[in-house]
Amino acid sequence: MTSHALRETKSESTVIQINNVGLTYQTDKQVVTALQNINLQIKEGSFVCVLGPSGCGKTTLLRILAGFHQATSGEVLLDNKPISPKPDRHRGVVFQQQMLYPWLNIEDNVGFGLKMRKVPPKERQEIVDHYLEMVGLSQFKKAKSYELSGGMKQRASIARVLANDPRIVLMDEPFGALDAMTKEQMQDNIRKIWKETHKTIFFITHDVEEALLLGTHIIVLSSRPGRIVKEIYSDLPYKIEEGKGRMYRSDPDFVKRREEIISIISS
Ligand SMILES: Nc1ncnc2c1ncn2[C@@H]1O[C@H](COP(=O)(O)OP(=O)(O)OP(=O)(O)O)[C@@H](O)[C@H]1O
Repeated sequence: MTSHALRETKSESTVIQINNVGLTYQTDKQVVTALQNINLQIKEGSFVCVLGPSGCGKTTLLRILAGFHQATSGEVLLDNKPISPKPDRHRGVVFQQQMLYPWLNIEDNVGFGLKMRKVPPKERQEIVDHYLEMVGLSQFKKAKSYELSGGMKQRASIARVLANDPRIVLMDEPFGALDAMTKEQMQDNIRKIWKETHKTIFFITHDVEEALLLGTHIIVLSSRPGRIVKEIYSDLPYKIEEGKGRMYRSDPDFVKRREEIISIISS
């Protein structure tokens, strides 16, 4: 197996720029500083994976990018402009538990955002069919979400987000609730989709191996308050052939990198 040299990702443009971002939650009972001094550049087409101990602020950071939370300090720029304080289609979110509408079939779920934006029916159908094919659900387009497995529901959620053509896809532990085999298939699937669409993905995970198999830019946060303690650039995801992710888990470089990250997270 070829060893994978880690290198700086050479990408031209920055999609998201995070400058000195902090967030403090204030409840009746306590004040919790979840994030402190986060500085980050997310390059166009990169696959960013965020790791860190439980409660370190990973979801909080994603929610700021999505427009669900406002940073209490600093600024976030999308394409060099301050991000909208409200969620919009330019930042598509895939959650751990999929949020499909149970009363709509899969193609109507995938086409929902397009319909809201009044995309004409013919164009809408073409876009929906394209993304259903990409996630391998063409045969299930008339099914309701309760007729699909967990992995299929996640694929439908991914297709729905992609149909809106976002600038960035935000994924909060999207495979965390899946069994090991399905999770591995989904990792192969999302890597393939990322390569085909060239989308920028911001992906939160607890799983160090998952981050190494998917991430071109891996970010490790410290325990609360979350600060960036390590950034790693990798070209491994470009090299992994479809369905071959598993082979890399025992590669000496991979194991070394995994142990380094685990020791940072647990220190
Ligand atoms: N709405 C809220 N109000 C008050 N505190 C909150 C709120 N949401 C999160 N927190 C606190 O902020 C900190 C960061 O939470 P966050 O969910 O972002 O962490 P995380 O890294 O995603 O955690 P996990 O890996 O366990 O999902 C935690 O201590 C959490 O208890």
